[in-house]
Amino acid sequence: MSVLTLEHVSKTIGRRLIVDDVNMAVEPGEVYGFLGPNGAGKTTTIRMIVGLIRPTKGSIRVMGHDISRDRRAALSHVGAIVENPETYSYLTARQNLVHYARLAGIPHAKRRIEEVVDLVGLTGRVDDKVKRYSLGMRQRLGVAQALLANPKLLVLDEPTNGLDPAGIREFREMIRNLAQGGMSVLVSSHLLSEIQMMCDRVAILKGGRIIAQRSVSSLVDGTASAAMIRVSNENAAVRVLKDRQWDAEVSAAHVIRVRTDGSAIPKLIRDLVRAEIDIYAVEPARESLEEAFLELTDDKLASSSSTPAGGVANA
Ligand SMILES: Nc1ncnc2c1ncn2[C@@H]1O[C@H](COP(=O)(O)OP(=O)(O)OP(=O)(O)O)[C@@H](O)[C@H]1O
Repeated sequence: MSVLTLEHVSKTIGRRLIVDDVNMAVEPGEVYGFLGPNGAGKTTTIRMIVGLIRPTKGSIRVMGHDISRDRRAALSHVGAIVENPETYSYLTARQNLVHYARLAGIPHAKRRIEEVVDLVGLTGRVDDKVKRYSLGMRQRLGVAQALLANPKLLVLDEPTNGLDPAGIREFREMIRNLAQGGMSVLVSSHLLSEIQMMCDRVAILKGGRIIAQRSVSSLVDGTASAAMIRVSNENAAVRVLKDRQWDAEVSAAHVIRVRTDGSAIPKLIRDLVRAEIDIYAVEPARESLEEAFLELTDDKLASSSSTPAGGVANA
């Protein structure tokens, strides 16, 4: 059974359709990413999933419980940080967690607090006052709080916003560890490189619709590829190739990038050798998720990649 299922979910606010026929499922132990330009509808969809607002149409189920009909059972499986987590900075992390556990009526709170602190990697710092915490540690404390009730699904809206690279790396490792322990995680982010490294699958939203829903690896592999070629003279190489109708550009000193699929590489090399350009190395350039994302959200390509069935293109 999927941990989270959205079927034909739409949300109209006022007269505006903000989320348009979204279909998706998150499986056990999966880290699922939500990507999209500003205003795509990510936060609105997440707010429906965590029960802050109701869908206008369609159904959302968590562990099989419909969130509209069986709200309490559905939300008992969801832990979330949607708005900035409230913490009392003059208290220690442990005191904060004791407070939340009491509010949430968590049984065996003492033991559970030890467990969640360990899961988010704050053991050893749990008795420090939160005001001494870095932003990354505060975020992890927020996750610890969301984990207290032992949810099956953790929902995080833009969790790495504002974190420095070390904080982002630690956060990513924590999420991967949680998923390895069987937790499903739904995470939204603008940081495409982050989603690429953190998620197993990704849904790309645009204008309230999912325009692609794929494994991160297939999204990357499924796009046009390129070759990176190390040459003696990059400007001359690009000139020669452009004359022969190749899509080539200088990428760095002595490196050019040529858009091509692998089968044309022998011809590409022959063209360079004939023009007496020395070649030192040829490597495939795997496109980053960022490039794939930009291609998919480009208006022309976006309309051609959506399908009539809710615009969901499954891998
Ligand atoms: N309560 C509301 N009333 C009117 N419009 C709203 C409301 N909530 C969201 N919107 C609009 O719906 C669209 C989607 O907003 P949403 O916050 O879901 O997008 P997002 O993908 O999370 O964007 P961002 O990355 O900028 O947070 C936006 O154009 C926003 O202005």
